[in-house]
Amino acid sequence: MMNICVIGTGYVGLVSGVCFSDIGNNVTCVDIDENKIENLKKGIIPIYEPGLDELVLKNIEENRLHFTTELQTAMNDAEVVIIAVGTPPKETGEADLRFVEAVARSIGKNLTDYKVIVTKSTVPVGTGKWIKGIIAEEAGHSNFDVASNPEFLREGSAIYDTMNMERAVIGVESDKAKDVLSNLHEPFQTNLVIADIETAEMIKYAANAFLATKISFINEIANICELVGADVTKVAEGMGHDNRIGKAFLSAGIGYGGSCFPKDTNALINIAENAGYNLKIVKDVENVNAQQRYRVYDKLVEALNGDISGKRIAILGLAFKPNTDDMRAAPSIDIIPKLHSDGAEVLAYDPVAMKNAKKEIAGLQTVESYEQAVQDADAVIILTDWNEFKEMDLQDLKSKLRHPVMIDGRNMFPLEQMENLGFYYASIGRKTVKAAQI
Ligand SMILES: NC(=O)c1ccc[n+]([C@@H]2O[C@H](COP(=O)([O-])OP(=O)(O)OC[C@H]3O[C@@H](n4cnc5c(N)ncnc54)[C@H](O)[C@@H]3O)[C@@H](O)[C@H]2O)c1
Ligand SMILES: O=c1ccn([C@@H]2O[C@H](COP(=O)(O)OP(=O)(O)O[C@H]3O[C@H](CO)[C@@H](O)[C@H](O)[C@H]3O)[C@@H](O)[C@H]2O)c(=O)[nH]1
Repeated sequence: MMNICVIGTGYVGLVSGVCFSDIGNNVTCVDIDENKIENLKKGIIPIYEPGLDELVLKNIEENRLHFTTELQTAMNDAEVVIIAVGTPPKETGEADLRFVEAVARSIGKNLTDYKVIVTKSTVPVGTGKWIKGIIAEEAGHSNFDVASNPEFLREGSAIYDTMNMERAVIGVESDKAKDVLSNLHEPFQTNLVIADIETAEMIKYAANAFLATKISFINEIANICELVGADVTKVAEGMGHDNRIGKAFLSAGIGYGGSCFPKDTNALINIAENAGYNLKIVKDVENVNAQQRYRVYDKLVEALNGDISGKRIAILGLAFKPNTDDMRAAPSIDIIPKLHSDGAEVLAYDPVAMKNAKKEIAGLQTVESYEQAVQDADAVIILTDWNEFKEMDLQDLKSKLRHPVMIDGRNMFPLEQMENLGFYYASIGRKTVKAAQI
């Protein structure tokens, strides 16, 4: 078992830190945010991620997981130092490497003996080599290896994804680093993909761009389905049984949000541009996604006969996906202001993201339950496919609404059920049920 230092305690650093400790390693997590570290020491978690608080507490109690703001202390006995700080987008779409650079400089200043320094943050191709230079310059020696080990966890199922990782990508330039990182991943009994550093860095962007492409692809198919009277959920099912295509990531809806797909597709376009290549497919993936979220708005306006001014609209779901309070690039951030600017009154409910959403959406009004949100509403829009919404009593919900209008951006309910219940029900890539006249 190893001593590991993880720098950055966001979704990635905290989750991988706690998972590495849970399999028996001694892990010290470092962050510059003192408040965050003080809370983490007490087991208080800054984000909503199922199972994370229990696992952090367990590993603190079992003395395998430690938190500090002191990089020097954390690095002391560590064989592996993992960089997991943010790489947010710049105005231009390029990844901003300022946090990675600052960390590389600090590592260099504190590097006294051999360590493997691993980039887990999603970074442009070439970053590994670049930070190697920075670390060597600060350290005044080259007794270290750099490596790339990109992260593939999804928010909302981050612990599960890490504990059951389908592969670990290890980008290295020495056998020593390869052995250290292969040993670290051995308990996960996963597929190891060993590559050079540039290739490992590229795998991360290619994987995210491909998944984003699947989503925009099925959303375009959904848009055609609406025009020709086909049902995209059946189309996806029929496609997905083909193993070459696969079932996953073919859910049509209002498109992708989150901290990764929008940022990473953009960064990949920039990487290509800087290398002199025009990345055509990924540009279209972004364009389709940017427009897709407004389809629920168009459908609402159509349902309410062209005028939503003065209408009360219930919004169910604010987070970019279920099981998270992360609001980064959530479709709700674009949709709700559009409803506001048309003069609609919006009442929103999300099981966990309302606090964060208020920081992102000016004038957002929230309520404490979906029942309160739909009470006397002229229409309800579903933006996030939380289980809580899947389990709603639709008969009861209908009785609370002023008009039985539901616009479903996540295709949560069967058309037949909505027809039988007497709803006007518009979803994505399926026929609109018009069992109620408005
Ligand atoms: N969120 C995800 O689901 C996910 C999944 C895979 C990969 N990634 C990638 O992983 C990286 C981290 O993403 P995240 O969502 O965890 O970020 P985050 O913004 O949630 O967390 C980053 C943390 O780094 C800390 N930090 C910044 N500078 C520091 C420094 N000099 N020293 C110590 N700590 C410092 C910040 O205080 C913050 O706590 C990004 O490159 C992202 O693209 C994210
Ligand atoms: O069929 C689908 C699947 C997803 N989505 C949307 O796509 C977005 C992203 O979802 P998901 O991939 O589940 O969540 P993330 O936490 O953003 O995870 C992605 O981004 C991470 C950061 O790079 C990677 O580590 C993960 O492998 C990758 O799945 C969300 O808005 C979903 O609603 C769809 O619209 N249709």
